[in-house]
Amino acid sequence: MGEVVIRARDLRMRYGTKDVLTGVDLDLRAGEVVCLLGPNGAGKTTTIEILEGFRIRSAGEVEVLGQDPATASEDWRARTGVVLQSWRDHPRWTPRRLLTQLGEYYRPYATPDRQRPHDIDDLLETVGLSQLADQKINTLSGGQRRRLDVAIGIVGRPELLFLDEPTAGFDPQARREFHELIRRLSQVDRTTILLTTHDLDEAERLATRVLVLAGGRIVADDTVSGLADRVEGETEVRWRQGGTAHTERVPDGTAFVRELFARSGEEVHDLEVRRSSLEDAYLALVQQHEAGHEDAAARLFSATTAEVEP
Ligand SMILES: Nc1ncnc2c1ncn2[C@@H]1O[C@H](COP(=O)(O)OP(=O)(O)OP(=O)(O)O)[C@@H](O)[C@H]1O
Repeated sequence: MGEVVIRARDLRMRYGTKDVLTGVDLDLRAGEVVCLLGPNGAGKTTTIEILEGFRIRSAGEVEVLGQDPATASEDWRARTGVVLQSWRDHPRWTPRRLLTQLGEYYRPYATPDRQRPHDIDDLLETVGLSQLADQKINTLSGGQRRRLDVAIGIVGRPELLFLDEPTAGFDPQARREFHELIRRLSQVDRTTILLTTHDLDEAERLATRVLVLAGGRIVADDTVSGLADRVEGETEVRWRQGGTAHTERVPDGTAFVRELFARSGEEVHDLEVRRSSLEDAYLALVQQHEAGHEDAAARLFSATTAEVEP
C-alpha cells in the first residue's frame, strides 16, 4: 500500500446555522482512485473544496500531501490538480493559449521524475481537443469545455488530482476516453485521484474504492464489489418466451434459471442474469438514511472505514 496522501479526521463544515459535514473521516493512499458518492446536497463539493484548500473548514484535522490545505505553500499547490464543478473564465482565449499559460506556472516545480508542465500538444490530443485548440473557448460546446477543464486539471502533471463531476455533459465516446485517461493517469503516472460522480457505472469502472457521504458523514467505505455484496443479494433474471419479455427478481438466480430451463427449455431466449450492483447497494444505503434509519444503514454497511495507521 502507498503512503497516506489525504487524511481527514472529524472534519466539520457549517454554513450559517446549517451543519453540512458533521464528522468526516477519510484516508486516501498513493495511487488510489476513490469515488465520493452521495445524494445532491450531501456535501461532496464542500469536502473536495476543503481538501483542495479552496474552502476553510469549520473544524477537524486535515492533511493533504503532508500539509494542511488551509495554509499550504505554493509548491504544494503545484503538486495538486483540480477540476472544479464549473470554471467559466477566459472566454476569448483559446485552449492552446490558456493551457500554455497555465502550464508555465508549473515549470519551476518540475522534478527529475516528473517533467512539468505536460507537453501541450500531447495534452490537447489526450483530451480530444487538438482540432479545437485554436478556437475561442466561448465557442466550445459544454462537453468540449469540460474536456478543457480536465486538461487544466492535469496540465501540471499533479501527484493528486481532484475532479468534481468531471464527466457531466460528456457524450458516451468522450466518457469512455475520459475513463481511459483516468486509468492511464493512475497506472502510468501513479496519480492519486479523488472524484465525485452521480454516475454509478462510472464509479464501478474507475474506483479502487468508493466512499458514500450521507447525513454529514462517510457512511460506507469499501470496494465496489464489497459494497454490492453487502446488500441482500437479489438477482434480476430477464428472458423472452413466446414473443413476451419476462423479468423476475429472485434470491437465488442459479436455482431459478435451472428450474426455468427444466420447465421451458428450448422456448427461452435472450437470457440475462444480473446480480445486485453498486447501484442497488447505494440506493439501499441512501434510502435508509433518508428515511431516518441510520442504525439500519449502519448495520447494512457495518464494516466501514478501513482504518489507516497514523
Ligand atoms: N457557500 C455556501 N453557503 C451556504 N450553503 C452552502 C454553500 N455551499 C454549499 N452550501 C450548502 O451545503 C450543502 C452541501 O452542498 P455541496 O455543494 O457540498 O453538496 P454536493 O454533495 O456537492 O451536492 P451536488 O451533488 O448537488 O453537487 C447544500 O445544502 C448547499 O446548499
